[in-house]
Amino acid sequence: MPTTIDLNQHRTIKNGLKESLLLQSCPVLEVKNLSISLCGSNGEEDRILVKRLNFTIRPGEMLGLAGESGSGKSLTASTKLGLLPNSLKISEGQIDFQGRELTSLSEKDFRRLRGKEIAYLFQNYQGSFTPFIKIGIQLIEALRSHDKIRKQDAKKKVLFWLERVKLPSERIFGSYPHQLSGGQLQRASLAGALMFNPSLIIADEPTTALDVLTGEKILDLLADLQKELNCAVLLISHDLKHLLKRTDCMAVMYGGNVWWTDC
Ligand SMILES: Nc1ncnc2c1ncn2[C@@H]1O[C@H](COP(=O)(O)OP(=O)(O)OP(=O)(O)O)[C@@H](O)[C@H]1O
Repeated sequence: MPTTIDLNQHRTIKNGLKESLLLQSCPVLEVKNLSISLCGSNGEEDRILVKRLNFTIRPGEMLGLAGESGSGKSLTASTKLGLLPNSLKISEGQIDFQGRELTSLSEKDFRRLRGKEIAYLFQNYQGSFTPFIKIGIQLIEALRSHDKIRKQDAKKKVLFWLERVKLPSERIFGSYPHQLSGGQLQRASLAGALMFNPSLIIADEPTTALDVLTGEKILDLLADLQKELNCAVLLISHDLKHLLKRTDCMAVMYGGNVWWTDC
């Protein structure tokens, strides 16, 4: 089976006061009985890839989703962003995001949510930026595509957030993506996610492409800023140690099912 770490023992040392405060607040995200299927072609039956998933994330809470490769973690994340490919469908269940049902949302409504209310950080941080446009310009454009904000104000906000993720803001603002290290790019992606003050951040293996130390620093930064902003985070990783160190609750997936959870 997927782990040798004593998950239950780890969870007994959680801060009880924080748990009780979390339980009092309304969920940001509620996933209820969610199943995702591969649509059968040529008369074949649909194949279920993720089965009856349930979890809830409240403001200020970080939920870890772990599991071996192919267990269904990324598919679970894609549904929150309306990014399931056409060959796949939600065959059962419901996803409530701040009281709104996501499974029936139109692509136009998803576009409004994505990046702004639901931010995301991906493993492939290079894909977060267009290669031949400076980072600052891209972040300003991202801000102005969601909010009516003057260019000077957008620039101030971008510089502020680059500083908050511990980057030399002016230099990074004027740099092209290829002029930055992997860690710097992932920090700039984090700035781009947090500058919208999102209610939920989905971080899908955000450190896999980084060296161990840089990855640790990025996750610590994410955890610190998340607490400060009181936003919810769904952190996907196959590294249980990363998750156990930072998350408030956790689900471990195996073959499309939740195999263990303390949520
Ligand atoms: N577009 C698709 N068409 C058909 N099957 C798919 C598609 N996307 C994912 N799958 C299948 O769904 C299952 C879950 O995939 P998913 O990408 O969610 O796994 P994962 O847990 O995120 O893995 P990894 O850690 O390697 O990213 C796998 O069996 C995968 O082959």
